[in-house]
Amino acid sequence: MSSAPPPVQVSNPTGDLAPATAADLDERLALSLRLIDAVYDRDDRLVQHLVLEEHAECWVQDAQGWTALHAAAHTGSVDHIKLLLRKGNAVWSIPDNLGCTAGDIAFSMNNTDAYEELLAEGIRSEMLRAVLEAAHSSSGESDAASDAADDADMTALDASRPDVEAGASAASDSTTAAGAVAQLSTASDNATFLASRLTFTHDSRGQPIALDAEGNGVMMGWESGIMHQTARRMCEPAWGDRRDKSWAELHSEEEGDREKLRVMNVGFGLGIIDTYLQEYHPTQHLVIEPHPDVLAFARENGWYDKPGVRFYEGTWKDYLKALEAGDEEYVGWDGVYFDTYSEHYADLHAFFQTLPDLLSTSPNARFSFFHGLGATSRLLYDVYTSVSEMHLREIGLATDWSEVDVAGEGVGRWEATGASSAGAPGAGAAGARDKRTEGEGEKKYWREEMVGRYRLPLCRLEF
Ligand SMILES: C[S@@+](CC[C@H](N)C(=O)[O-])C[C@H]1O[C@@H](n2cnc3c(N)ncnc32)[C@H](O)[C@@H]1O
Repeated sequence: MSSAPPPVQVSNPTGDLAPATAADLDERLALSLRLIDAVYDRDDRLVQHLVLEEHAECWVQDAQGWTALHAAAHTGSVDHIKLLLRKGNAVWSIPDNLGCTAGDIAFSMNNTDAYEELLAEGIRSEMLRAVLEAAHSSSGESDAASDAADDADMTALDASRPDVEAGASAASDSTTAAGAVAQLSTASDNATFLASRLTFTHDSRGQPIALDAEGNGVMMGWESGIMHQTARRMCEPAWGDRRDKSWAELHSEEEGDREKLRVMNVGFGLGIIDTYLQEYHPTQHLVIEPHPDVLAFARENGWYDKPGVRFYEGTWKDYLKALEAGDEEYVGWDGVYFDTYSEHYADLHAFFQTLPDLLSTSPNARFSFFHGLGATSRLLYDVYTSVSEMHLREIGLATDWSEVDVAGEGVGRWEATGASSAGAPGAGAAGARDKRTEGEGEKKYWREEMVGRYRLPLCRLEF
């Protein structure tokens, strides 16, 4: 990288650069590019000078999207990483043109210490963000976790999602407080998604898929392996023997001493996890689902007629309000699963906080959620694995992780269906799914070369 790269990308994340003239701006950019080169060349003195005395902008990206932090991750210099983060204004989560954060570069170069430093920075800053968001929402609002989520700002995760980009054909406009017009996407704005139409179809391999109005995959058949494992981990061994019995048989046994099984699933999609949960013939099976097209799909496929199954037709936030108002009963669920779409990590975090009220006190009660958080980047996936585990621990839940080989089944890819394409990593929303079609050919959803295997969380209340 010693030859000076051509045009730079100016994407000041803080918005605080206000040069007086274009010449000033050119000079600042040249300084920043020199810094990237100096870091890459391991020129300690020049790096120190540019950061500490010239105050070079550490967030500026070169032609391949690299920042000085990417260069430091490549050389593996922990000292440079610390300097850029602590004394410069480096941002740990900026992706390059291939979607790689500095941490991903360090990981791919096997620079373990550099990776650990960037991971620690990511965890620290995302934990701090959550605290600030909570303080912000509690200063102006009275109420529950659900309200906290309503205000959530974009996280590093969201900022790195391809599907958060504006410009999709079906996106709608919204005017921000600053007067700028922001595009709302079905993949990143829950209200926009809920107001849009869905298509239920099959791809050319026969996999069932649900697509939103922008052509993003809301749910796809290849995720069956994850859903199967999740239902199994949630229900076994405590309820394993229920699989051999019918619902009616179990129901009559439950009038005696037999323990009941009550499960709640937030987000029906294609009903894949619900199908697996049904293998255990739950006594009660509540599905929380707001989208009218999904509800129609469930009705057409006989879900409303299954014994013990009930739909709450609204969002999980509506459901919590109904609980508080006394319109829904506190049941004590033995299994709770959360997998929504076009929400953000702050929403999932807000849902976590309701779990002590939702879960039963049975030692067998389990919670799980779809963990696609940051699944386009090794660093983001590691950061959000840790952050979600810490947030769960804060409210008294211990998490065990197991792995599911998504790519090994040969189903981690799906063909475009010809639906309109739009310009993600996904928790984008909390769902964190990068499931869009790309016109022609195939698009990998699970980038196993980046993040490895799917991590399946299984959480229980610690008493
Ligand atoms: C990824 S799909 C769930 C797939 C499901 N796990 C399965 O196995 O088929 C996401 C679902 O969450 C629903 N959803 C979106 N926003 C929601 C919200 N705020 N509350 C509850 N469900 C929501 C969507 O309509 C969609 O049906």
